[in-house]
Amino acid sequence: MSGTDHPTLAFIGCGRITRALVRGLVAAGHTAHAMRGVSRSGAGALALSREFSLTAADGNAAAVRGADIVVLAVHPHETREALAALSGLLGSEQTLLSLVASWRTEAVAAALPGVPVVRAVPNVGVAVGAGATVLSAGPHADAPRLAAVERLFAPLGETFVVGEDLLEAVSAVSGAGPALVAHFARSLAEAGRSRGLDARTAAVLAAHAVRGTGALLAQEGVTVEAVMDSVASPGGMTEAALRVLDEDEVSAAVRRAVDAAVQLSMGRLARA
Ligand SMILES: NC(=O)C1=CN([C@@H]2O[C@H](COP(=O)(O)OP(=O)(O)OC[C@H]3O[C@@H](n4cnc5c(N)ncnc54)[C@H](O)[C@@H]3O)[C@@H](O)[C@H]2O)C=CC1
Ligand SMILES: O=C(O)[C@@H]1CCC=N1
Repeated sequence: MSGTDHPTLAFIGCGRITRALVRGLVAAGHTAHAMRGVSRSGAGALALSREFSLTAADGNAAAVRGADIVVLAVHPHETREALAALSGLLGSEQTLLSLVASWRTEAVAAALPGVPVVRAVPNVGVAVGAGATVLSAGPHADAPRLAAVERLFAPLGETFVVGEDLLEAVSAVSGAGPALVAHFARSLAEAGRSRGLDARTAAVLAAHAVRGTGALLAQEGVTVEAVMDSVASPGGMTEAALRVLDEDEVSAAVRRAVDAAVQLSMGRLARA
């Protein structure tokens, strides 16, 4: 543990989700010097060391030595090679925290005998303390290990624990969710532009619509229906707009989008 009782962290893979995590963790008071990172070419780790003072480690051994939690954040197709390179470097006192989509914990654990494995699906909201992180305990990960990982993510938003079978759906709805919502925000802004708003005003108004809706929905007991009802004056503009979304089956399109993501993940699911 580092001086502040925060775990010492090693990131294997320094791309998008690692950057979001490191940003959130630094804002939550983690000291950058208790975080090390390695990336394939070194460029990702170097970029994070410049932005957040994370230590760009000279290889896996230097990164994981003394780390409490080793975060695996590489692509599914890069995972076999990354795990092979970690072989023999980790001990049972450490936790391997896998963020890798489509890799079951047993498959990860099979490559690292005796090392406790926890799988997490965070989303990029963790960068600003508004993430959702869904966890599942894998082989050798007892309740205290899982609790330690929950404590890591707790300041970065909400945490949930589910059975691993649900993590492909979680990855599509929550992991990919911010991109789906951003897609809608872009459509809203483009529609505003087509009605005469300048690009910046349209983008800012769409962003605030998303932000305000998120803040309202985050309040206890507030439902999606209640938010929609609070906006839609009877016989008014909102009802006219929502009718078009229903006629154009936007909900069905979103369901197909989530199905496509889940199917892709199931198709490449790595099991032990
Ligand atoms: N981006 C997101 O919002 C989320 C991503 N994930 C998962 O996290 C993983 C990483 O995703 P991203 O950060 O988006 O990808 P990315 O492409 O941005 O980053 C991947 C990083 O891994 C590095 N890398 C590849 N092989 C390596 C190796 N053998 N040793 C060390 N570093 C290596 C690359 O250099 C790169 O820095 C994926 O499995 C993804 O499914 C999960 C939830 C959300
Ligand atoms: O796009 C992806 O495959 C990853 C998993 C969920 C979010 N990003």
